[in-house]
Amino acid sequence: MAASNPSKPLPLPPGSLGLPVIGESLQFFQDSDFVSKRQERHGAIFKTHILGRPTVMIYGAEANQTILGNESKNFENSWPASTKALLGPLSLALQTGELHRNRRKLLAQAFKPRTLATYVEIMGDIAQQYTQKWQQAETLTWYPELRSFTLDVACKLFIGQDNGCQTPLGQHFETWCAGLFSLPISLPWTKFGKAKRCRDLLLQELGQTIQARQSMANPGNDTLGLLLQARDEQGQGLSQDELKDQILLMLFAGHETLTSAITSFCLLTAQHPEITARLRQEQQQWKSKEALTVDDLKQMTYLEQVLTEVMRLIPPVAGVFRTVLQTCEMDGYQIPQGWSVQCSIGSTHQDQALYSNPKQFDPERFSPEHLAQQSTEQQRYGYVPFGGGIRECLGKEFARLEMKIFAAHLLQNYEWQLLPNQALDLVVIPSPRPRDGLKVTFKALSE
Ligand code: HEM
Repeated sequence: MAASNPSKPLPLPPGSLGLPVIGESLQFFQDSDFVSKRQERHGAIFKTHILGRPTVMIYGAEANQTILGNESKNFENSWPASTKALLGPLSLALQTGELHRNRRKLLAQAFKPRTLATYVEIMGDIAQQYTQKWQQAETLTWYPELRSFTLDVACKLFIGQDNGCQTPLGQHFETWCAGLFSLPISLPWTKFGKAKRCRDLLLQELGQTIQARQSMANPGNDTLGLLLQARDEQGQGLSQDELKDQILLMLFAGHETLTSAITSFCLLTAQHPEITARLRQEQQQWKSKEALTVDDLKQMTYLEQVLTEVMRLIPPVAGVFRTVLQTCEMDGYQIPQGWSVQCSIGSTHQDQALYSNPKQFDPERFSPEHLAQQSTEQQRYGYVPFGGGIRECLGKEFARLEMKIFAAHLLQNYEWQLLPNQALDLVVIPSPRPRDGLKVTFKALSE
C-alpha cells in the first residue's frame, strides 16, 4: 500500500456515504459495531460520511505507517468540528507545521522523566484516598468513581487544584467533555451547545488560576508552573489565551482516555482471576513498602505486559483522523483530496495478521520472548494505542505511570468482583466503558 498520485482515476473505496448532509453519523454514534460491520462487508478499507465529512476508514500496520508517518506531506491532522470548536484554536492538537513542532517541544517539558518522578507520590496518595472510600462503600459503580480519580490527579498535577472533581471547574469540565464528539449544533439544549457554554466558564476559571499563579514569586512545579516558565526557541513564553487552551487539552487528554484504560484493567482482571493471581504474586515484594519509586515501577514487568495487553484489546482511542492534502491511492482505491481518513486503532489491534486469536485477553503476547519475534515495524505501527508519528501521544509516559501506580496499589491491597446482572458490553464513544458503569464489590485483600 502506498500513498501516491494515481495516473488514471481509481475507484473510490466500497461503502456508503449515507444520507445527504448527516451521512451515516447517527449510525456511527448509535451502533458500537459500526466499524466492524462495515469491515466484515468491505474489508480493511471502506468509505462512509460521518461528522460532516466523507471519510475513509482503514486499518493495519502498513496503513498506520503510511498515514501517521506522513503527516504534513500527504495528510494533516484533523478533528471533528465539535472537537475543534471545544478544544479551541490554540490547542496543540489543532496546531500544525512549525508551530506544532515548536509547541510540542515546549509542552514536553511537563513530561520529562525527572518531572514525572515528582508526580509518583501524589498519584499514590490520591489512589489511596479513593480506595479507602471504596472499601467503606463495599459495593460501587466504578467507572464514575474512576473518572473522579483521574480528574483529581489531573487537576492536582496540571493546575495544583485539590479535589478537582468537586469544584465548579470539575463540573463544567464533565459537560464540556460530553460535547466533544457530538453533532456541532449549538443550541441551549444540545450537548454541543451546553459544552460550548462550559468552555467559556472553564476558560474563566483557568484564567483566574493562571493570574493567581502569575502573581506568586514562585509559579510552582506542577504543569502550569512549568508552562508559565517555559520559553520556546525564540525565547517567547505562551500567551494567556494559549496557556488556557493547552491546559484544557491536558486536562481532557489526561482524564478521558486514562479513565477508560484503568476501567478496562479493572474489568479484565476481574474476568481473569488467573492473571490477577500472577499479578499479585509479582506485587508481593513491594507490599510492605511505604512509597513506590520509579525504579520499583520499572521492575513490575508482568504488570507492564498486562497493561499493554489491556490497551491492545480495548484501546481508549478507537482511531485518529487526518485530512487528505492531495488525492492519493491506497490499496488500489482513490482517496480524494479534502476527505477525512481514519486510522482505526481498534481494528489494527484485532488484525489477525498481527495478533493470533486477537479477541483473547493474553498478556503473554507482550512477554520478552514473544516481542523478540516481532519486527520493529510491527511493534511500532501494529500496536498504536498512543498513535504514532509526529503526533504520538505527548502524555504516554504520564499515562503509563498513573496506570501502573493505581494498578499496583489495587493489587497489593484490595480485591474486587463483578456484581451479577449488569451489562458489560462497551459503550465506545468517546472512550470505551462498560454500559452499566462496572458494578463491583470492593474489599481489603484477605491475607
Ligand atoms: C491511556 C491514556 C492515553 C491514550 C490511550 C492516549 C492516546 C492518544 C492518541 C492516540 C493520540 C494521537 C492523536 C492523533 O494522532 O491525532 C494522543 C495525542 C495526545 N495526547 Fe494522549 N493518550 C493518553 C493519555 C494522555 C495523557 C495523560 C496526556 C497528558 C496530559 C495526553 C496528552 C496528549 C496530547 C497533548 C496529544 C496531542 C499530541 C499532538 O497533537 O502533538 N494523553 N493521545
